[in-house]
Amino acid sequence: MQSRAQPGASTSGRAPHALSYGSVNQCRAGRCAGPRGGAPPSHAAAAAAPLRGGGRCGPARAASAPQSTGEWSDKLLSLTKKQRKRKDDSGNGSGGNRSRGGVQQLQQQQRDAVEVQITDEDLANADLNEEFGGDEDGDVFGGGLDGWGSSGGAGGGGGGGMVSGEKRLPQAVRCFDTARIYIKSGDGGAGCVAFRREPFVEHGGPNGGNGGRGGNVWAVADESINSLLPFRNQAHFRAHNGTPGKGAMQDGANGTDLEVRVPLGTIIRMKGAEEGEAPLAELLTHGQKALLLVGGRGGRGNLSFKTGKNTAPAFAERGEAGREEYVDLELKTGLLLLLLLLPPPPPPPPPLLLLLVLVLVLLVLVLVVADVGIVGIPNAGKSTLLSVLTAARPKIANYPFTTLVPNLGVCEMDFRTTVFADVPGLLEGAHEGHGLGHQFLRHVQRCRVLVHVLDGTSPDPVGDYRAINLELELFNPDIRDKPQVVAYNKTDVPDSGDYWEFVREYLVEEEGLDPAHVVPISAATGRGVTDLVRAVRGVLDELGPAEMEASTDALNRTKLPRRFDSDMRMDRFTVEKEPLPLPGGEQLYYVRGGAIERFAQMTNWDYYEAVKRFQRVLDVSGISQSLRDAGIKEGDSVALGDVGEFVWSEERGDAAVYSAWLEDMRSRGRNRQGVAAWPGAKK
Ligand SMILES: Nc1nc2c(ncn2[C@@H]2O[C@H](COP(=O)(O)OP(=O)(O)OP(=O)(O)O)[C@@H](O)[C@H]2O)c(=O)[nH]1
Ligand SMILES: [Mg+2]
Repeated sequence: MQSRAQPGASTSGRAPHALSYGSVNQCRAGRCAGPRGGAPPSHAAAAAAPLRGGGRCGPARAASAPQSTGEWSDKLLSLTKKQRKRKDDSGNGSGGNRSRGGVQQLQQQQRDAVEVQITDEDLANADLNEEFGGDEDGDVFGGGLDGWGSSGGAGGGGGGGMVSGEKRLPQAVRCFDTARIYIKSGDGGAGCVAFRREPFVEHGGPNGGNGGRGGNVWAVADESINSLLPFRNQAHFRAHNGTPGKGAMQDGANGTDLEVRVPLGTIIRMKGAEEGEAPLAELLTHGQKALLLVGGRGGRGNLSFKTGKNTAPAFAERGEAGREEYVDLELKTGLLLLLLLLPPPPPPPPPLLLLLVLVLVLLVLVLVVADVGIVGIPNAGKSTLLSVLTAARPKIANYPFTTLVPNLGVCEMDFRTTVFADVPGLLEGAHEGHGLGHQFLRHVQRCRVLVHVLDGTSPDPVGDYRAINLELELFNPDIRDKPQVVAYNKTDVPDSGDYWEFVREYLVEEEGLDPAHVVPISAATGRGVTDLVRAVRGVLDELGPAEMEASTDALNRTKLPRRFDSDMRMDRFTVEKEPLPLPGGEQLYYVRGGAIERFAQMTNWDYYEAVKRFQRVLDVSGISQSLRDAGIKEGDSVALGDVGEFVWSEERGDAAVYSAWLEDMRSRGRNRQGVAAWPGAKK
């Protein structure tokens, strides 16, 4: 690096205003006249300045009165007491003395306004949300399906991401045919600033390597997953970050991609997607993949910036931050049934109605995801069988109609999972509404295979079999066509032997069943149950993967986007002026644009040359001119997307920028990097 003269002489004695580089910090310090003394405002900062969320003089800012409470009234009611508390906490920051940038000040104004407008009703709502464990945003709910014992086989409790359209519903209603998860792609690794050092090599030149790319996030359809229940236990997914580059031209390693495994038939949408907006993905076949988030680019090392003019660049980029999103997962069938079954929206729901909704939702959820439906006459031992196959604990008793609502259980055998649903017993005339089972027959339609449980101690097992099948057929011929595996139950009771051979012969010869699909079992002792599951799995395997047709025009991206995306051009930006002035009288301007925001985020403000580069890009891209056209004045703030903000100044000289950069580094407690001496000084 070249040695350079110190700038002291040229800048000493000049007012801080002459500084050509500044930051939010410096600007705020000037205004606050706080710990830094009563220096005049130093927000004569240049266009390029470290983009951070805030500076150092929060109290002074926070004390300023809101400009207009009425302006924000539309946003007020959504803020509960809890929200205010958290936002206040984060606003104060861990340092306890952070000031806010212009955007944050405006947000503070909203909060101040809320302070006076919050009503008892709002507080009561807030309490209600807390009581049900709802997140403030109503997004991710934790907890298990309390009070729904039958789900025991399908996974444990725990915090996870179940979505409920109605955030005030108790946890028990929160579904597992929908889930909201958080995904984040990996950050890119930072580029490295390094120079080749070797004995007898005087000017080794730059050799800092690039950072590695962050991992992408994919969704992958997996036939071994039956429901979105696993997302109760894990709702946050983060891909690996790329590693930083190193000296000697060593590039960092790319972050490993992350695969989120979902059941077949899952539709994935961005949280808050508009009605009619194409989903990100609709995965129908085993192994189908869709790209959800792209990992951040690795930052370039200083070797990449070597040019004929600047043969020893002393700066590097930071890695591009990975993207983070909440996405909604939805199982196709679930939605359909919810629409069918949910009652019309009631007026203010009394507890009874809420309970009814709850039960109906549970019924839907129980069956939409089942592979196998267990049917049979009342008291045949269906629930007993489910309790043996799975970890579900349905009510079992020696009287008909013990089971009033369907039970669900997940059976894991031979490393495969199968979801069984135990439906209330069917009666003759069920299709006309006799008994209970008819209410659930429609759900049996969703099952791919039926296990028909016969009571071996019944006086007429064959008659039972025919009666139930007739009911199924009368309800819907399609159900009758579903493959059946017959479980001849209660074989531990000696009486059951009387009919076994006869029943078997009838089923095989008259009904044409495969002998392997007629299995004698004893649910009470567990005998024959493994054979039954194998038979069921065999049928499922024969059927092959469930064939589903695409119902949406999902994007299903599988290719990584081109690096030079036309939407990511520097000259694609918008400039907008905030109508409300900041408390100090300055104006706030918003600049938005994918490329410029990414550029700002990747700029490493610790390097003077990087700051200069940022300034150049503002000018070359036309952003500076657009801001001038919009009427920007010295000292006004510019917010760059969500990346941060800086204070505007027309001062562009090296001396001003360098001094302001030094000041900023000092205020952040950072050591100077890259340029230890006055830029431009000759060796
Ligand atoms: N001996 C014997 N008893 C059984 C067997 N399986 C079930 N039972 C008994 O049969 C009775 C009914 O069992 P459940 O599992 O409740 O029958 P279900 O078909 O679910 O009955 P509903 O829910 O009323 O339709 C209970 O008393 C069980 O203990 C078995 O394999 N052997
Ligand atoms: Mg039962």
